Amino acid sequence: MTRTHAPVSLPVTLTIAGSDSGGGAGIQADLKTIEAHDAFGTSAITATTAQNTTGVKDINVLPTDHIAAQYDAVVDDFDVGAIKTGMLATAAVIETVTDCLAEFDGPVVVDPVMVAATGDRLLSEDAEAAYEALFDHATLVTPNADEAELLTDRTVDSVDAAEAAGRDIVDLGANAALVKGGHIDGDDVVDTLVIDESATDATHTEGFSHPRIDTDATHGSGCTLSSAIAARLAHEETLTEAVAGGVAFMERAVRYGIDAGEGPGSVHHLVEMRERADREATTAAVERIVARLVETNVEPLVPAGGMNVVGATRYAESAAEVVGVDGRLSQTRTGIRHNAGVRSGVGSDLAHQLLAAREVFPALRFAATCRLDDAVEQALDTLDGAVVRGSGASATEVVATALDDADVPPAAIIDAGGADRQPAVIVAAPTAATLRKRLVGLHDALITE
Ligand SMILES: Cc1ncc(CO)c(N)n1
Repeated sequence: MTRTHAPVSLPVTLTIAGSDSGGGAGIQADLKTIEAHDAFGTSAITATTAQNTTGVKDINVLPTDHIAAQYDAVVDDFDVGAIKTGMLATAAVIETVTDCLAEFDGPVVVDPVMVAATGDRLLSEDAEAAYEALFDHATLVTPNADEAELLTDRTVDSVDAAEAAGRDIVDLGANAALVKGGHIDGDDVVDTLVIDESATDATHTEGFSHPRIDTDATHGSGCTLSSAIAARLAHEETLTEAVAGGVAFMERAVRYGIDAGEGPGSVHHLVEMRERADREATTAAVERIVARLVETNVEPLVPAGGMNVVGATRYAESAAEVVGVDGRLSQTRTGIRHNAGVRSGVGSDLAHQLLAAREVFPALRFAATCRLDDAVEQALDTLDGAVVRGSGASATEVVATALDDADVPPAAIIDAGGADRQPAVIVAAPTAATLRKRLVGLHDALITE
């Protein structure tokens, strides 16, 4: 018997870039990012680098005719929806790529890669000038502040200077420039998009601001951003949509970077897909905790308004990414019950409190609310972790104040209560098994008192 073949059609995205043997940047980053955007990734490799998280050890630039042959092989066969360029290594490669792109009429994102995050040069000295001709074919150029300085001969140390540099790059021939703010000081990173409005002979500027993530593990972030934007353009998003979506994608990839190698590590290109994949396992883990609480009949721990249990996926950033009991566990004559299931996005106070705790201790993934009375407060002494106290008008403020000067993830957070909040204690843990043990342990301590 044969089965009907069921192929899908995905927008094709081409990366013209170098290979990073360390996997975090270059074509390795590009292909992962493109595939994470539901596009089909193809590549023309300009150079191979012997590279890891500590630095670039060797660079082998491929012959320009072979680079052009890779390009032709891809565009002759596929309907390429968008192209991005990354490490181009030498002026000769930039010129080859410029010739190739002269024939292409889809969107082109040029990431003018010059220096790796480790500080090693990826573009030969004096090749910067060759970029000018390439910019004529660019829908968008995505320099960081250092690259913008070299391209425009300006000092780029403020948002205003970034905007001026963006205008210069548009004057050089690009349709738009996104001057990234990561290398400009400030608690927030502001990426500045300057778009040529040829109809009015003016430029339009938009800022994309996001909180700075406190890390130097940004290896691959520029490659990831430009590939995300290219894949989104291949999906026919507008430039502004593609930039906003790409910036948000990159921000999450940086926050949940991968701790690999001796150096600062890599960004996590597939983080959104892994977040989705984690929901099922997280739901099952919360269901197992709930089943155990029902079986143990932890009634002395259940608050008057019912008990809530939540679990965050490893990469949870919003209430949609936290699973919890839909409704609460409440006390009945025959034990504790819940009459709805466990699902993601319940958006309870506890879900928001867990997210607030994860801002400080991202390893915390599971939490439950318990009744706060003298007996429970005494039983907290038996917990295997720190007990902290918070106060504030809102549920999340309580968590933020409680964790203000904590240096380890606490086992419990005491909330003295507020205007419309009962006093409660939040028991938290990095794993479902630890939360279950802590809750059952508290219950055992209460009934054996
Ligand atoms: C191959 C390659 N391309 C780009 C970068 C920039 O991060 C890098 N480190 N390596």
